[in-house]
Amino acid sequence: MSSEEGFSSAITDWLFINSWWLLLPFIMLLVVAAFIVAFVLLLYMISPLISPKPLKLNGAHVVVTGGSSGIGKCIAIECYKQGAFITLVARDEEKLLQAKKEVEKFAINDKQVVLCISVDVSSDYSQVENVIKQAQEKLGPVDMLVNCAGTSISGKFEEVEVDRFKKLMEVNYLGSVYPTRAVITTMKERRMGRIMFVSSQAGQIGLFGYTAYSPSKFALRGLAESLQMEIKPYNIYVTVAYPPDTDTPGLAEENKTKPLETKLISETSGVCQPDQVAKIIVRDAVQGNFNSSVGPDGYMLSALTCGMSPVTSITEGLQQIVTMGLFRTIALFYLGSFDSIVRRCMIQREQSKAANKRE
Ligand SMILES: NC(=O)C1=CN([C@@H]2O[C@H](COP(=O)(O)OP(=O)(O)OC[C@H]3O[C@@H](n4cnc5c(N)ncnc54)[C@H](OP(=O)(O)O)[C@@H]3O)[C@@H](O)[C@H]2O)C=CC1
Ligand SMILES: CCCCCCCCCCCCCCCC(=O)[C@@H](N)CO
Repeated sequence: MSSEEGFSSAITDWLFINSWWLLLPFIMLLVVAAFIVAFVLLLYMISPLISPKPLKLNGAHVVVTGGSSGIGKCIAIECYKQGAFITLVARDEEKLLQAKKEVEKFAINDKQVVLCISVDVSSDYSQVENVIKQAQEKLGPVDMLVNCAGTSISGKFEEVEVDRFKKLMEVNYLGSVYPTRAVITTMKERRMGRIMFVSSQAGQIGLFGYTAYSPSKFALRGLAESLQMEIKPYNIYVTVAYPPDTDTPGLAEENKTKPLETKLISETSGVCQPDQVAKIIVRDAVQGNFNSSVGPDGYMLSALTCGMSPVTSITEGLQQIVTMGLFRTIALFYLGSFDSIVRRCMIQREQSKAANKRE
């Protein structure tokens, strides 16, 4: 045996006998990584079990409250384009007929029907129950209910008339409870269906000027979560949509009296077109996604505010886990900038008030 051979075998002996444990952290890291990969793969294998089967809109009966204007009308058009039968629900009959004509332009076959029903969804449950019954007699059981009727008021807390707080709760919250209550029994019997609630980004964060509006939109989330847990075994899926400012007659009306602060803060998320918003919402409802958001800010807000809401895909859950900390960090900067907008507006107002007094 040469002396060189003796030397190298001495090294290997030393490594194996004395220092193999130096590799231990790496081995453990490898095992942990392998476990994580195996776990994620397993999750993906079972994902078809937790993701609902998409709803076929062709031939389905879709009821859209608030379907005579803005986002609701665009949702109706989007469903009609995919072959659905539509019931439009709103109060003003003229607007309803006008919307019906617009929707009918997008027919894809000659069997499709658009039905109009005039009712106030927020005032009397038995009336709402009645009109839903009528609609079901004409177009068959409801496959998808879109709760989009709603309205908004913005203003400083002490400047909003006290009865407006009640009004918004009635229209935006109870106006979604009643139609849902009227369709749920049949959906459970048929073991299928979709229920959609149109909330708002202002239903995920409370903002200056929305003390009356935001709570009515937050309420929908509580309703949706509770209801989803009850009806999932019946194969009924709930979607909550959180659109940003969207270019509709409703927004134009709201803008007439919107405080400067609210305008500046909302600009963060920009203004969307109602047909884009409708496309996204309908896609999510068809897939049975619990959450439906629009744009990058909407995506971040939804991941950030997911709380204990149900997940409908593995990817969604993993994304929430991974991004939560990062998005909270970004959110703190946004909150800081909102606070400074509010402070700047206050100072400016006080200065101009003082200047006015001097004159
Ligand atoms: N536009 C936006 O920036 C955003 C809107 N949203 C929400 O989306 C929904 C639609 O908004 P948008 O399209 O802007 O609104 P619009 O004002 O353009 O349309 C509202 C619709 O709801 C109907 N409606 C209102 N009150 C009642 C009621 N009591 N009973 C029955 N129908 C009613 C209206 O018809 P009629 O008056 O004839 O009854 C109309 O068809 C609302 O819930 C809103 O809060 C969410 C985020 C952003
Ligand atoms: C990671 C964190 C990201 C945070 C982004 C925050 C963006 C806030 C913008 C809020 C816009 C509110 C729009 C309300 C629209 C509405 O419902 C009314 N127009 C109805 O008429």
